[in-house]
Amino acid sequence: MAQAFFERLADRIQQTDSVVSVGLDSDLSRIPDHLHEKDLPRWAFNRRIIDATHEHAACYKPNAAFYEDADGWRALRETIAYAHGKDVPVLLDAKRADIGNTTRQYAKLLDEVDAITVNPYMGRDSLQPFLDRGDKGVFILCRTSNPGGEDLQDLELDSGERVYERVAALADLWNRNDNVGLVVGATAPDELESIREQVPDLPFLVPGIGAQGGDAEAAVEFGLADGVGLVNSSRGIIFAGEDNGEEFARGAGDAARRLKKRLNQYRDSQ
Ligand SMILES: O=C(O)c1cc(=O)[nH]c(=O)n1[C@@H]1O[C@H](COP(=O)(O)O)[C@@H](O)[C@H]1O
Repeated sequence: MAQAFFERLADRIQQTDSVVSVGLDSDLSRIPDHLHEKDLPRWAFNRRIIDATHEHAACYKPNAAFYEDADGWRALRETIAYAHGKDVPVLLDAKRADIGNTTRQYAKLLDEVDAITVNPYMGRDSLQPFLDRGDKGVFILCRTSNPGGEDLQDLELDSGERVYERVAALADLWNRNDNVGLVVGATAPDELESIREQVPDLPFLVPGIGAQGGDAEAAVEFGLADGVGLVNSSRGIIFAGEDNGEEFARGAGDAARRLKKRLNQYRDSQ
């Protein structure tokens, strides 16, 4: 079998000395004007972003929402191949899951990428086809970074557990192939800490720093399991360069490098 995802990720983190996930949320309306003349503007943009950031990227995380149209899928496919050509794993942020028969189709997305985000709301059978892909990473939404994350995820069950705690416990149980991680937002540092205590061995994907104002120190302190995990920034990296000309990529490269350095200060003090 191919090398397991979290082993590949550990290697990549070591090579780059970085836990930065660069989010490719390549919003067409924010891509510099001159790239709109290209056949696939999102691909042209991503190629330049990858060239500028790959040394600092533990992974790329394209969010499927920014690619779900005919040109978008083409741009995404080119982007994935290009990232792989630079030896960077790709985590597709798709937040999928459905009845088993449908998830079997969704799970084919994993033929193209190294890992995926999935939604646990429909329960185990809705995730099984993802979980069965032992060589691929499956990041289960646990405590999300958005303000409404508390609406359902913080509810207390009869057992006294919160819903997100039950999700973490189930994810641990479902981790038969050592391929499960959790998504826990940096905007909820207390929950980050308590979930880390609950499931010490699961790597987290921690979004919500940068544009959403989450806690980068807590993201590092609690996001990593044995040094492995990811801290994502999307807009804070890819749209960091104010310049609407070719300089935008340099701004993204600088932002990725700065974020890596900042996170590494917290890694070093662990
Ligand atoms: O699954 C995710 O990655 C995710 C989960 C979550 O709780 N919050 C969250 O922001 N995300 C994603 O992480 C990215 C955050 O983008 P920025 O706020 O621009 O850094 C977006 O692609 C979100 O969809």
